[in-house]
Amino acid sequence: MPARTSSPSCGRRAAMSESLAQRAAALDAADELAGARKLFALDEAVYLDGNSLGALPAHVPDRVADVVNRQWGQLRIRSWTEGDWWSAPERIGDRIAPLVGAAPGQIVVGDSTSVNVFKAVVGAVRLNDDPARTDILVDATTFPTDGYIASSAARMTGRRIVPVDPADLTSALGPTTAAALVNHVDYRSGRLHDLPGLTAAVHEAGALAVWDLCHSAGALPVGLDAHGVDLAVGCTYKYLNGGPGSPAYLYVAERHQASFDSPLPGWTSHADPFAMTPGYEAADGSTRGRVGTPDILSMLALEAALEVWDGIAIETVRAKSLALTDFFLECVDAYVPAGRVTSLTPAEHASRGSQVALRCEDAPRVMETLTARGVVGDLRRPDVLRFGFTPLYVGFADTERAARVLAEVLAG
Ligand SMILES: Cc1ncc(COP(=O)(O)O)c(C=O)c1O
Ligand SMILES: Nc1c(O)cccc1C(=O)C[C@H](N)C(=O)O
Repeated sequence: MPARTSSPSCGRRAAMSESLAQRAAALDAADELAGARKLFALDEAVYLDGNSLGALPAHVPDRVADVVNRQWGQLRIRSWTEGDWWSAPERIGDRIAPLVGAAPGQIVVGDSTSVNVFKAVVGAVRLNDDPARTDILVDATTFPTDGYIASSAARMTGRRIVPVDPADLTSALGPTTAAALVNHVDYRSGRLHDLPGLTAAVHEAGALAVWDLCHSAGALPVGLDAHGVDLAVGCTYKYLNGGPGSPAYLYVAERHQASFDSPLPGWTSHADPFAMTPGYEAADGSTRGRVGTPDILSMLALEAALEVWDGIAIETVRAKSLALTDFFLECVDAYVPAGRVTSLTPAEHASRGSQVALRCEDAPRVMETLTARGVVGDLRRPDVLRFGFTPLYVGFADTERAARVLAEVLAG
């Protein structure tokens, strides 16, 4: 965001506001995703926190009620087979697959992202089982859980963690690298990392690439298969709107599935779980990534939520996401008193996810006041205001209003 040296006068601000509001109206009128908003249960607030918890798709409560009342209440145990509960992890994985550029049969849904990071990192080290490959490179700016889990995985596999800024990853790779774990979009700054380029560099070094897609899935094209990603994980409660604590997913590329050796080989990943034999024999395909009994209520809420994606191309979502974040940055620049905020989010599209992070003095008070005034973002301590743009339900008028209210709060 270019730095302005002076604040606009009252009259100029009113004129700017009118013209940006007019632009917003025109952009909303031309928005081919505008109709998706009515699929969600939203109120008057501008909800810019879908990068933490996605909004509720309006049809989900009735679907969950059916799962509870009919499938559980009436069919009871029969639902595992007749209601296809048992195959939900793979079935829902296949529904997520096109959103992240994966062919069917490679994604399984279940557990938290943290647990899937563990499976993926240990799995990657075991797939690359060369004692000379002692290092697991971890995105130094990662969401903390990935770092904590990778450290434990390293201790358990006799490897060491090397924290690396994603910008320096290529030069840190070498013959001692076993695997690299990188966040596709940085949770704090909103920086999008170069998945195709970094994956290729990791492979060039003879290592495996593990990606955390929490902040990219459902917001932008990922291209897991096209870019040869080895393993990936992600949550479903942000841009996929699966609900609080909805299950995460694990992607193991088809070429690795036969050798993938899960560190959590629970009975539901067994080739014949109901044989209940003492010896473990891993199932084929994505099923190998399962652990225990699937959390059916959350899982089927997620499955219902994913219906909002029917007929929606992720490329269209990405185009709107960039237009929204561009417009927000423009409105912030026009309205906010000079010097009050600094954008941490890259200006160039190739490096931007679907959020804008603004560094701001007094950020806790500002976010509290913004939320009270109906603009909901979130705070990452100590001084970052985060605004997530979910193209399925955020519009341009919302975006203009958010920037205008932010400016009022900062001026007040
Ligand atoms: C990049 C990233 N990874 C992992 C997580 C946490 O995953 P979970 O709490 O589902 O284990 C989050 C957010 O909570 C995240 O932003
Ligand atoms: N998973 C969360 C939760 O259970 C409570 C509050 C927030 C979260 C989040 O998802 C945080 C989020 N990953 C972040 O980017 O900061």
